[in-house]
Amino acid sequence: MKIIIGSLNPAKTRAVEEAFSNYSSSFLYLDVPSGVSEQPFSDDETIRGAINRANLALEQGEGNIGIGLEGGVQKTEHGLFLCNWGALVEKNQPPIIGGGARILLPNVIAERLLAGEELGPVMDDFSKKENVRKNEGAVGIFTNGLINRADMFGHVMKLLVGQYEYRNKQGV
Ligand SMILES: O=P(O)(O)OP(=O)(O)OP(=O)(O)OC[C@H]1O[C@@H](n2cnc3c(O)ncnc32)[C@H](O)[C@@H]1O
Ligand SMILES: [Mg+2]
Repeated sequence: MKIIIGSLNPAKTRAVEEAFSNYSSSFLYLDVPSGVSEQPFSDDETIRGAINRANLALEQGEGNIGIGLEGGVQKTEHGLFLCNWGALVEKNQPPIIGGGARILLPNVIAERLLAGEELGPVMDDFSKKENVRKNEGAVGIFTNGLINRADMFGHVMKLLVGQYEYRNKQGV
């Protein structure tokens, strides 16, 4: 089975490989555009980004399954939440969608995003580290390392692969 992943980010690719570890699969990573803003600002936009990545990956990589994982934020009356979404696509089937755990971003971070900055560089600046988005992620920093970005995407991937198995078992 050929699985095409629409990202080169190791926090995402690790999660995908682990989720398919029981399958005999080959993996191809393609840096496809998400078709949404660099910093998606709602669940809807983030989901759209995940689906776009999965569709483009499947198309360009000519595989059996395309995977898109996308990070964003969602405004609520409680503040700005981190949100993450994943999509798994097979040809001629509706996309399978799953969402990741969410935490509230501290005000100092939320204010910078609302002013137009992107979470990736803001997190590097805030934590005095490099490439937080490719490593523990904002979720890792703000949960004291208990849940890192690959763990969080790993959970999203289980939601996707589980639904994929259910659909193909049921034939629906
Ligand atoms: O290479 P790609 O796959 O694009 O990986 P990315 O890290 O840029 O991830 P996304 O495009 O899915 O994330 C959208 C934006 O949110 C940022 N972001 C999302 N989650 C993050 C996290 O946990 N830590 C740091 N930045 C994050 C990211 O840097 C982007 O600006
Ligand atoms: Mg990105």
